[in-house]
Amino acid sequence: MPDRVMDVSVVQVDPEDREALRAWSVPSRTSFLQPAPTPQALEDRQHEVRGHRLTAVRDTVAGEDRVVATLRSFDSELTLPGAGPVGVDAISTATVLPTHRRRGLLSRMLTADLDRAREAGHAFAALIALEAPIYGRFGFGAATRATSLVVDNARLAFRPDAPAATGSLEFVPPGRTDELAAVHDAARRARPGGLLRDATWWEAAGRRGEGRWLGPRGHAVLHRDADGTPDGYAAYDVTDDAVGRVPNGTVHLRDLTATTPAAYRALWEFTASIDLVRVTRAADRPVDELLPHLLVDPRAVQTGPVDDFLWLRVLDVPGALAARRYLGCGTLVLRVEDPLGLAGANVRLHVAPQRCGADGWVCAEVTTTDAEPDVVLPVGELGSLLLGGTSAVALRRAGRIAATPAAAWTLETLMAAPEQPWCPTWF
Ligand SMILES: CC(=O)SCCNC(=O)CCNC(=O)[C@H](O)C(C)(C)COP(=O)(O)OP(=O)(O)OC[C@H]1O[C@@H](n2cnc3c(N)ncnc32)[C@H](O)[C@@H]1OP(=O)(O)O
Repeated sequence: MPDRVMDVSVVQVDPEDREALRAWSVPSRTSFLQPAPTPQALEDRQHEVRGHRLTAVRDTVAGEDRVVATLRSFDSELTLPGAGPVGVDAISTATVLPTHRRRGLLSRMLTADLDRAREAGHAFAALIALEAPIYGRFGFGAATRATSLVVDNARLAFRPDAPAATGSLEFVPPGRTDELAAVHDAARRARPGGLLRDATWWEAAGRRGEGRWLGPRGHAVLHRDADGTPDGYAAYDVTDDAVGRVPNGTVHLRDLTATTPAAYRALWEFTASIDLVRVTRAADRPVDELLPHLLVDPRAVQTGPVDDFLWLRVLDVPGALAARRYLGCGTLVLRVEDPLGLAGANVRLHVAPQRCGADGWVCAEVTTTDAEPDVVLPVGELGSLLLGGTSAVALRRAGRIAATPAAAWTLETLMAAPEQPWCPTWF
């Protein structure tokens, strides 16, 4: 590490201080290949990061004191299998100016934030990785995956045994997001990987604009059940690449969330039946999407690519294992190794059938132990396994965890959950 980097100062920026926020935003936008912020973009950003922790690294460049690296984090909530949401340290906007890269600035900011989160009692930190090779070395593992769908609207016909579309649909004016937020909140609590969207998130979502949740021509549509209770919504933008006078519109589905199969069907049916539109494109969808199973012609939906989305970092191994619930039963000693020395532990994970709750989910007994491990795994691999979206058998075969085939299979069955973890929330 060059000496000059040792001279930098690491400071916290007050998001309410507009000038300090501008100085913080310039290098982060440069690193993300975006232009300098306009006054409007800065004002929007100030709303989005209200209450967040903003770290800045300052260096003297050409005689001036400048921000050269940034990191943002905030307290959020993550849903675990079979259990309610738990606190999570959400990390974002990790950027270092190209002139200052590969000198350890990210490592310095990130490890300080993880230390702070662990001291604050968080069992997890989470982030969305812009590039996959960066965060494994810091103990993060890919925990949720997401995919894209392309729907040929003309071929979207529902099977006769698909849930009937009852209820009603209505456009929601931009900015009126309270009922959408309530639907999302119910849905994210019910599925592993779900992340809290707070009032700040929804306030930003209520504004139209390029790259926003509601694109420039975007709309949000709310579904109500037969009693008038909101149970689903879709947010989408549209483009039209008409060929001569032949309409050739595309719906870009930004978000579709439903708490009932009927609402889910109605919303897909709606977006696929908008006049002048030929194709529906949806991003950040779950890898076990229900839609193809409901169709007469499942090939009306093309899926892929599949990429990692949410990365998890376990900061307290016994706490993290005890926070979720299990559907299988079994006993394993796990040795979790942590390259950063934050959370390494030798624990006995014991899930007994008699501890079954009424809904089938079981609490685990987690104790530290000196016993020989059945499975040795890096903390990042534990992060990948904990939401049930990664196969322990595959990790063993890839040489990433050390276990007998039987122990890997026991771990896989313990970690499995009925639905694939899914997080459609950017932060
Ligand atoms: C959560 C998020 O915010 S995701 C967004 C991440 N930001 C971006 O992608 C913006 C563009 N990139 C950047 O700003 C910077 O290159 C960063 C933030 C990715 C890395 O910052 P740096 O200060 O250069 O990282 P740092 O010097 O601490 O590197 C730590 C280690 O990660 C490795 N590393 C850093 N970036 C990358 C990368 N893009 N790909 C692979 N390895 C990487 C380094 O080689 C180093 O490895 P080592 O410990 O074996 O020597």
